Amino acid sequence: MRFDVITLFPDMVDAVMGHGVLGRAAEQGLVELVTWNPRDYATDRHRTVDDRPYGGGPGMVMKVEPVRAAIQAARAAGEPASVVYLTPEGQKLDGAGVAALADCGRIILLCGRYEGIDERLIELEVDQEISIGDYVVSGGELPAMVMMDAVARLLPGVLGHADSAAQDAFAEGLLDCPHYTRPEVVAGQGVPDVLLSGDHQAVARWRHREALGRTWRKRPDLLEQRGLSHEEQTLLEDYRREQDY
Ligand SMILES: NC(=O)c1ccc(NCc2ccccc2N2CCOCC2)nc1
Repeated sequence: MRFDVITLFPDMVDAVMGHGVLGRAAEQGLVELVTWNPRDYATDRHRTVDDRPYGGGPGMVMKVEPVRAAIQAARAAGEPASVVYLTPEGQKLDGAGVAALADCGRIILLCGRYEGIDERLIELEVDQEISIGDYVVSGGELPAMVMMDAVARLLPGVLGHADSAAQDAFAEGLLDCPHYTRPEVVAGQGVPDVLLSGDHQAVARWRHREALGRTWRKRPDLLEQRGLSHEEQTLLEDYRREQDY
């Protein structure tokens, strides 16, 4: 999958592909990142990409032409792609949205700075607006990096077997189960016996029960949406009994 990011801070965005899971995925050619800086497409001597807002008011607005030229250069450099604008006004990104994006062969991500981008650019070039949550950050780069990380993790081969197993609970619309590692006792606290039992079926059952119980406790709204199988109802009742709920 290829990500093209339109940004005034390419070095910032490059960092997401330099480490860990995504770093390896980029090395393996599973994910590719190309950045395009509107400042390289500004035609005036000062390479201006922003200007004062019509109607007055504080701050600056990103100009249409340099951004549009960068987008068009990106479009011309590969397969047809959807242009996604990261903005607080966008459609809220969730697991389903990430999965849909993972099916695109290529995405062009547009990162706003200053007070935002001239509305005419959005009308001319943007296919979909996406938000990573109901809060404002100083530019679209961090939301773009969050989205690229979430999407890349769903691509075949990016997560080894171990990690993809970790995806199970979340992919099933549940929170994760608790995790433990050595030493067996730390600060006087031990590890649930089932995890030391070597009984893989019992471990899987316990983990599923814990994922259900924690989802019920921390995010009951997710359970509402998801519904429970009969077996899961039983597991959740076990959990509540065991936790004295
Ligand atoms: N929730 C999100 O996905 C999200 C995305 C971007 C973003 N900021 C970039 C931005 C993009 C569009 C419009 C305004 C702005 N901002 C520019 C800086 O000033 C504040 C407004 N913030 C949060």
